[in-house]
Amino acid sequence: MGYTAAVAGASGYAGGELLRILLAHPSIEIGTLTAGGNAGSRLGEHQPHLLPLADRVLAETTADALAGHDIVFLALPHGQSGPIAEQLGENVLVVDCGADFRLTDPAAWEQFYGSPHAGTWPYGLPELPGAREALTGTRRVAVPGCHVTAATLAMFPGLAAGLVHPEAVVVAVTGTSGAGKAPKPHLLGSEVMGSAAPYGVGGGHRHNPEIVQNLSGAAGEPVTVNFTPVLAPMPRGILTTCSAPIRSGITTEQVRDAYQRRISDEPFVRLLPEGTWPTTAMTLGANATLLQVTVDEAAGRLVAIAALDNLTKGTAGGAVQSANIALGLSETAGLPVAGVAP
Ligand SMILES: NC(=O)C1=CN([C@@H]2O[C@H](COP(=O)(O)OP(=O)(O)OC[C@H]3O[C@@H](n4cnc5c(N)ncnc54)[C@H](OP(=O)(O)O)[C@@H]3O)[C@@H](O)[C@H]2O)C=CC1
Ligand SMILES: CC(=O)N[C@@H](CCC(=O)OP(=O)(O)O)C(=O)O
Repeated sequence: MGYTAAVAGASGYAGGELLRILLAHPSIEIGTLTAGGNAGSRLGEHQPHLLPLADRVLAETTADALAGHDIVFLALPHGQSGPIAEQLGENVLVVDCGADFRLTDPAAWEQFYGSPHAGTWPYGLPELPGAREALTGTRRVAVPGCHVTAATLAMFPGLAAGLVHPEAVVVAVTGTSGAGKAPKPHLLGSEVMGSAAPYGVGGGHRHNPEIVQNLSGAAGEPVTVNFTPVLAPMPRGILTTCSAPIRSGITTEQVRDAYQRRISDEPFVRLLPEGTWPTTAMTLGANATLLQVTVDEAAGRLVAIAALDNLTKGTAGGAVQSANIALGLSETAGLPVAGVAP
């Protein structure tokens, strides 16, 4: 059966990646495309790489423009999704790439986003325990933050298996597209080129409570997370290094076995052969997360590293993966698993 999808925020980075994926989707046809200030212009002015859609004119982002589709993908700034979603029918599958409906704790939302909490939707990280059941048949999906997907997939198998104490340290190198297309002074070429810059240090990043939420859920007990993102001079990609104190006597072999057991049926997560470490380049354009794990015996810590493309598995690919599950389609439909190399 064929479905139609509207994309709100089609002129942005996440919207562009959604369209790149949907162009190859066997069961989804691309309908209305919307934008903010760029409404009225042609998509080709903003996404020249999306050749088949270049002449599409962007509509204003209103509930009326988005109505009449089976699926609406929202790739809008934080805070914009709630008011639009409220006006979309209950039978429409709404997949929100923004943060509005990710957190379960209203106090955490208010602390990190500074506005009233809009609510909580089924969470679009199918690899988490229980997530596929919650996504099947749902008409609302909250897609995780890109850092959150990487940190969660790197650490939750170790926590769920009880291999580590519930205290994670997470350091993530990220490309600039994670910050969106809207101009910002810290994203000027002269600031980014030739430099790596930490931000949100000391528990201040808004992905912190989302990582805590996921890892605590998997561990079955509260997990503390010290998270430091680092902006790097590359357009795409996230490389996340996580560590936590290992429980006494656990070996690298036991850790590898536990991770392999947890992800062996996952179509989009791979534990690389021992000795091969993930790089962002391996994942470009792929709906894939590549992992490697080891035990640092001298330091007494499990070390887990994840690489993904923030726009693919980190946003648009994850959104389509969850939409596939919600609609009862093959989970892998339309999703690239092979990266672009070199
Ligand atoms: N980039 C990433 O790696 C990730 C992004 N996300 C989330 O996806 C969403 C989109 O991010 P991203 O694509 O990076 O951002 P961009 O800034 O690149 O794009 C934002 C889009 O929203 C439109 N827009 C802006 N303001 C309004 C408004 N007031 N009303 C209607 N439309 C508006 C813009 O249109 P116009 O061109 O007209 O301004 C543009 O199409 C965000 O919530 C982001 O947090 C989630 C995970 C990762
Ligand atoms: C480089 C950069 O700034 N990256 C963004 C990641 C944004 C993201 O994943 O998405 P949400 O905004 O939807 O949570 C950041 O760290 O805030």
